[in-house]
Amino acid sequence: MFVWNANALNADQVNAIEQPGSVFLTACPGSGKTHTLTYKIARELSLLTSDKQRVVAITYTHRAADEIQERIEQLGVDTGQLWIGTIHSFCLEWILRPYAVYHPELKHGFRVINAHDTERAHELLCTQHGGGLRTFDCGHYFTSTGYVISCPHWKQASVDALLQQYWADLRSSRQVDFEMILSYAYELVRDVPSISVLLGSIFAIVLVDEYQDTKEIQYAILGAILKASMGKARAFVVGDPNQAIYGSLGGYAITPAEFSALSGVSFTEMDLSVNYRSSDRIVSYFENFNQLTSKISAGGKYKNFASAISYDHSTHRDMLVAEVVRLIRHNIDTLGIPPSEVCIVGPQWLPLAAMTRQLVAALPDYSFSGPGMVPFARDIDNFWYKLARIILTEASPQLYIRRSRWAGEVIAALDLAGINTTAITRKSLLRVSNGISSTETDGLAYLLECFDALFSALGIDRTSSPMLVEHYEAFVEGSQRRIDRLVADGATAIADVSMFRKVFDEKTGITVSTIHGVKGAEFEAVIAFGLLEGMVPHFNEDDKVAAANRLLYVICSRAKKNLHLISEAGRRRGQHNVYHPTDILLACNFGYDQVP
Ligand SMILES: Nc1ncnc2c1ncn2[C@@H]1O[C@H](COP(=O)(O)OP(=O)(O)OP(=O)(O)O)[C@@H](O)[C@H]1O
Repeated sequence: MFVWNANALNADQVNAIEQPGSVFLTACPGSGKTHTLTYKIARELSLLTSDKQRVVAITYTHRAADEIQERIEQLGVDTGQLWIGTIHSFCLEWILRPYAVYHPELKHGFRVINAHDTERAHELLCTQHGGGLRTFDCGHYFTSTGYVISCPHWKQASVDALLQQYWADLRSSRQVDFEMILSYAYELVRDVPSISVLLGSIFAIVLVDEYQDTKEIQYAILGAILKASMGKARAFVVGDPNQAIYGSLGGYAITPAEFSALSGVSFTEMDLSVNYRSSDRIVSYFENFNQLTSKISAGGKYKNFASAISYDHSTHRDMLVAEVVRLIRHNIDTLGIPPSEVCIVGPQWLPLAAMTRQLVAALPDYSFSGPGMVPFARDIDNFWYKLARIILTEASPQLYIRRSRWAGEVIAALDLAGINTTAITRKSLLRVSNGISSTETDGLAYLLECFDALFSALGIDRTSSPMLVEHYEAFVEGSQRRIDRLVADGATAIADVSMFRKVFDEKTGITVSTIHGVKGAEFEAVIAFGLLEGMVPHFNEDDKVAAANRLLYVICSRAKKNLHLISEAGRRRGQHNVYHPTDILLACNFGYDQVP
């Protein structure tokens, strides 16, 4: 059985892990939810008694799945019987692919399109429909009883008509978008009960990370599977209702009683209250935005750190970049914080992209990883994306586990495409990939050249499989579109192969991210701007105070040592107005520090 280092977990974490039944773990930021989930998975894997059983873990992002899996492997536990990934990947791999024949709209085959394809289709339909509709009006999500359109009420009828057409177009070309993955999976689980019975008999335990951002339809899918197992499959659900920031996309924190009713699982409710991440001062600050009554105490190595917490609502927008540069230099050059421990957070993609560009120019001696700076179509279901990950990364010992897993995924995808892979192993695939070189500097051209060289070295004709051809066209077209858009936005160097490689680099530079993108992450210094009413919270939110509290709670709880908040003055809102600081932030009474 898996045994851990005596000081790796505290008593509450051990209790949660050793609990033999199902657990519903609610805990504050930095209390080790992901840490505990990781050890729980390791322990469950080591307790499996049959090689047919699986431990299934649902994470919010692919990055979280990769990190947890690698951590488990570093703990010396075999992950052969672990399935870990996002709910979308789960639905694709466990429900849509194997059971497509049972669904009239899927049985003749389907292709998953990525977020960019969806956005482009929405863009086109908005132009055709007229009425001033914009792509962001098309936001919607499915529930177990229908769908919800997120735009303001007065636009809903037009968006509804647009979506009907969008879905009809997708159906006629046998395409499935991200939201439809969930609705099809739900329909299959609802209409073909034997699917849940079978899955429920294979899964020893289903673990869910970040439950507070899970949608009703996702709870319904997982609930049906757990219910069908008649108590055999257990559940381990972790999250923090205070950090629920995907409400506009349908995410919400279910209560243990509600999930019990849905899944037939009876939960032991547990919590964790020690924050291992931040100083006392940071914890006492982010508690201002705590909407629940739970008390949090700092207990990690930075507990007594003399944190600087600043709030600036006077810097004008024109001086914002200079101020952010000053704060970065203060943290890195004066305080000695490594660049990889600094994060710049902003509410929206566009101001962030502009900020990244200007920071790159102002601080040429530092490297950055920016938002949406991925120059190729990041479509995890696309074969060529899977292969690109291997080609664009170095054959270093640190990356060996990750690349080997990616190689396994590439081989599995080749199998699915009908290619005979008996002579290809993970090792041989990596060896061939490592042996390929090219002097091409254009990223996309470089990749395509490497794809050809690799396929010819493996003796496979890439045009022999319709699936590979279809994925190839989607990858090339999607990447080119993305590059064109980033170049048009001013990121002129994006097409270079070095930018392609950066996507998979270990984090070495300063992170620039949206608020939603920093979920689950931690940094010594966090600098947040754009804290303006209408952005934080978003103007579309129904309960603006609750939404602003949760966003500020997430931002502030990422910081280990220092936190700098900015509500810049003079940011234009429409033609005649300017944004004002987030109300609840301005109203927060705290003894802020001045940054020298
Ligand atoms: N028992 C422990 N002893 C020491 N450090 C710990 C312990 N548990 C967790 N940590 C550390 O605390 C930090 C936060 O852990 P983790 O990211 O798992 O928290 P979380 O609850 O998932 O946070 P969030 O909700 O903010 O994403 C990590 O650096 C982790 O290694």
